[in-house]
Amino acid sequence: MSARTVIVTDPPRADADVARRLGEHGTATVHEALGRAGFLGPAIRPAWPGARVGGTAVTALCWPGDNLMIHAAVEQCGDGDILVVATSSPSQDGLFGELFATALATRGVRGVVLACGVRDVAELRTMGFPAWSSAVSAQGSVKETAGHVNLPVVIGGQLITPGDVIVADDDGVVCVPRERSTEALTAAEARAAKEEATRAAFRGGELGLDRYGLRAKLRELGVAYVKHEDLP
Ligand SMILES: O=C([O-])CC(=O)C(=O)O
Ligand SMILES: [Mg+2]
Repeated sequence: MSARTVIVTDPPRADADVARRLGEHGTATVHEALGRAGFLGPAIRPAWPGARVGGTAVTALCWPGDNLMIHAAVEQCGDGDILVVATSSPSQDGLFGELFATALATRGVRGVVLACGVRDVAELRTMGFPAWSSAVSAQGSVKETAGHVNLPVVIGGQLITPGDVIVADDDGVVCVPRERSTEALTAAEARAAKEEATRAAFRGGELGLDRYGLRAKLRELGVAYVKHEDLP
């Protein structure tokens, strides 16, 4: 007897505009704004460089080498969403490619994040459809095994609940819990303003050692300045 599997329809989603604006701030800023949380880890990489998106998560749990539940998830995806695919055990097979991307783009979906492989990378780049994955692989899939759509999944140790905000760019992928998305946006805006002031100061020649009061820290740590000629 097979285990009971479910497709959850229409979960509550974070505000679409908040998700989009978090996306504009990018992963490093949003990760810091969350208190250095939510990063899916360096193993999830963009299929092509330069994309930056923010959207609301629709999740799918697939079996390795089987993309049946991605087909089921596409129907649950809409404008402003990002499809997030996990597998029930580690897999690098290319579960997703340009045909899926075409279907998702038609529905207004902003991108895909896969804890497995992606393929058709050249076509994805030409289409401008953003994709992040743990592998690039031509290995094809079957459509045989039931999984879940829109239940929480874990990728890189991060819990992703449907409706959370996903932010992704060249630095990787960050998940912002739906309940924290407004607070995260406020913190990201504050951080961006602070970094703008720091950028201006650095352009003016100020040093981080002075701006951040780090000379005292070096002293506290016992770090001494020694002239090269005085080195033993
Ligand atoms: O069809 C598949 O199995 C995945 C793929 O290559 C596509 O979406 O284009
Ligand atoms: Mg294909």
